[in-house]
Amino acid sequence: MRITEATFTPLRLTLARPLKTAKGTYTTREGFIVRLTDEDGHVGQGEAMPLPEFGTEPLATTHQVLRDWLGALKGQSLDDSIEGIEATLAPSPGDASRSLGAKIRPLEPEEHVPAAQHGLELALLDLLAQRKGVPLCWLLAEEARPEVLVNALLSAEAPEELAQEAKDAVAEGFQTLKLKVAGRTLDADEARVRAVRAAVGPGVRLRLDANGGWSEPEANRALDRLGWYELELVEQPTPAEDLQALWRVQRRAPCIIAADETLASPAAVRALLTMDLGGGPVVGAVVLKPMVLGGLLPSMVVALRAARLGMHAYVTSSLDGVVARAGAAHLASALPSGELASGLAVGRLFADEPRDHPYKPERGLLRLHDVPGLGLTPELTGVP
Ligand SMILES: O=C(O)CCC(=O)c1ccccc1C(=O)O
Ligand SMILES: [Mg+2]
Repeated sequence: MRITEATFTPLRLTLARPLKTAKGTYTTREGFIVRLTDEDGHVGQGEAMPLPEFGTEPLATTHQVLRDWLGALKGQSLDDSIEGIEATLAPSPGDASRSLGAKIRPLEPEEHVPAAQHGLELALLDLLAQRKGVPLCWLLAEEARPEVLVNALLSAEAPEELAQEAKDAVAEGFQTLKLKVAGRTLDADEARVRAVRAAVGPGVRLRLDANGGWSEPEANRALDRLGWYELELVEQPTPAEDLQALWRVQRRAPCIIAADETLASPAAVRALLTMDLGGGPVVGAVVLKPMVLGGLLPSMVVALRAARLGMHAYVTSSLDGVVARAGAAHLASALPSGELASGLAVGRLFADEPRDHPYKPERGLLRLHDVPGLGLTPELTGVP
């Protein structure tokens, strides 16, 4: 494919109400939409929405890197293949397959710019899938599922409000609910978890996300008390860097422990996928955030290695816009297992979510349509 136009446009998202996590409160998100045009007039779209507290580069770096890469890419050709895309994005020299790609980046393998990489990779994948006339997920797996289970992320603070939000989500058809915990007293968290479980009854899957906000003893105490409320899993109970603590917490936990913030560092991802502390994998599941892992292809690699080690994997956005969530949905549909719901139902939390687009969950499911690429026109993204 020959890239005739390569542009990027700012994208700013506002949450309808602040989302409190153990590590801070989100009110707005800022990033860029990437658009690539090929010689046949197809337009591929990607999104770069950095989250520096999750290990991505800061927004100013995303801006600078996209400007350089897209400036270099314009007018160049790359092979119509996944290998062509990988070679274009590869930081390391000396790879024979590099000739398949376009030359866009100075060869500095230590440079860690996952959000910019995600934005460009997604635009190239969208373009490639459109050129081949297939949904993007078909490029990632032969047996991509047409539907992806998604969880509702509850954002209220007070137990009574949370209970109502949980009931509404279940009435809408969600069968998995997620609740932020930690950064409050355990009594307060127990009241919130109890209110949700009481509101929805048994059977509905309930997952918690501590965002690394508990020490190991606090996590054990919390799981001893909260395990009673029938938990599906708990994301990142303890700090990101301490894999041994995660391993120990998983060993005595009443549910799956999922590593999330841990995957923000490439060194920790390697350790998680290679370390043998005995008795199976470090944790029961990994959370794949494509924006943090540098794209759908690196995320797929982590998922396949995790599956081989006996770990579940599921996908979440990092509170991204429609384009990144669309890419993440295609990744989720291509994972080895679709058992655990993906965190891709956050559109309802944004004040400025585009009104109509094909990635709105219905009855707790995202349906992927048989259309080329992501199937998102520039108008549908809400960005001119
Ligand atoms: O999983 C979801 O439903 C939404 C994703 C989410 O919670 C999140 C969003 C932004 C940053 C971090 C996280 C997280 O999972 O920890
Ligand atoms: Mg999390």
